[in-house]
Amino acid sequence: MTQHDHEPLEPRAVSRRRLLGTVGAAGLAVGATGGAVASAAVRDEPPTALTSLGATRVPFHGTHQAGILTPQQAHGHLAAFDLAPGAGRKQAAALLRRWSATARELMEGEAQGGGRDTGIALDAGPSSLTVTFGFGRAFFSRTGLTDQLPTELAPLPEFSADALDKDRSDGELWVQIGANDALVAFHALRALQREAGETAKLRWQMNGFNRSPGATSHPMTVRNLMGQVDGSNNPKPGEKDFDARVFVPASGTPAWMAHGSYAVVRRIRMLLDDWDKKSLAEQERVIGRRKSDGAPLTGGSEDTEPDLDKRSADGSPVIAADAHVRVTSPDTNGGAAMLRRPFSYHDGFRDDGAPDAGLLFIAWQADPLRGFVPVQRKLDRGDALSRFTRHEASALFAVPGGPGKGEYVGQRLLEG
Ligand SMILES: C=CC1=C(C)c2cc3[nH]c(cc4nc(cc5[nH]c(cc1n2)c(C)c5CCC(=O)O)C(CCC(=O)O)=C4C)c(C)c3C=C
Ligand SMILES: [Fe+2]
Repeated sequence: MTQHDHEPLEPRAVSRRRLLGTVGAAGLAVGATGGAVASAAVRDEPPTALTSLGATRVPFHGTHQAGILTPQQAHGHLAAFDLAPGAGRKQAAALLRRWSATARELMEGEAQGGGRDTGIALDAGPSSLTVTFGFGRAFFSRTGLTDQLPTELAPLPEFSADALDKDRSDGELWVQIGANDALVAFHALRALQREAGETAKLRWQMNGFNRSPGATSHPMTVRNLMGQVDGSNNPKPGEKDFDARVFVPASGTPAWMAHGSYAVVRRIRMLLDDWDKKSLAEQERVIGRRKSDGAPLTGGSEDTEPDLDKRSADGSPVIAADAHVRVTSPDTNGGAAMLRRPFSYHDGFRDDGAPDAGLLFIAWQADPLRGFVPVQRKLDRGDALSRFTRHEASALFAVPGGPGKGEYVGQRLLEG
């Protein structure tokens, strides 16, 4: 099963307000979805975009926040904010209330309320928009809530290979936006940034992308900028330990984190000029999987478990001792596992001509000390892939469970 199967989404007709901008006068005589189809026929365009990609809606309310189990979207924005001088718990609560109301509206495919909509996404459906909110460690001292600070939010250890830019790391409040339309994604980012107003100031912001749905003949695990199929052996919903690995249990502490998760965010630049010089065989040896289809070098298909014990005729392991899948496997890390849900990024070219590109690595887990940290400790000692990557920014956020109807994200923390 690929990550595309994780969570059923809700394709549905877009609102009449959205439709007005899309179909013009020709489409107004028919219903919403039919109008899109009719208009597309008039313009001789394939009638697929608005009915499937554009119309797909992800619920804002739920047990978990959207954007964790949601299939990876084509466009992403990550933004971290710090509370402005003088802003405290009350102002933070008001901001989270505003942000949640806006996130719900935009995820529904509605305009931002209060006449504040910028019109950037006027013609589009919700396009699988998700907005996910989290809290960084410094938020708790800023708001006098240190008694609610989760132990899981302890600072990540320093890793020897880290070359972190402090200005693009950490942050008190975190927003993850994903959508299958670039304008819908930017619309949400701009709306939330404007609503931060005088309460919170942007600390850092990063833009990412993945493959667009429909670009391949069938749903596939996404590829990263090294060309690898990335995400194959993610824990999958329905597996025995999935919830325990990814989400804080209902009875977990602190109580406001019930059904929540911890997100480790790392900006990892890829040394693509070095990588692209390697032969296919060398590249596959680095990971331990085939580049073409993601199957382990020990055989089978993408879904086959790598056989870490298998040896070649000369006695050497088929999956090398320093291959990325061996070093990161839960089997070699005391069961440590995380749900990886990254975006690729490309921020132009550096002075030496190399792409400033890589992975906005986002790992979701119930406890980073049983997920990211032990695995990164091992990678830091040097797996084959680390020679081609540089960790340039890092952050850890507590992401509370999903809001109930009428609730805003973080209400149980801020008003508990
Ligand atoms: C600390 C955790 C990890 C970091 C950092 C990381 C960086 C990183 N990974 C890839 C590409 C691939 N990773 C793959 C598997 C994989 N990676 C991690 C953890 C980290 N990766 C885990 C836990 C696993 C799964 C291991 C397993 O159970 O077999 C793969 C193989 C396919 C897959 O399962 O996803 C690829 C490809 C890059 C490019 C990268 C940094 C830029
Ligand atoms: Fe990896």
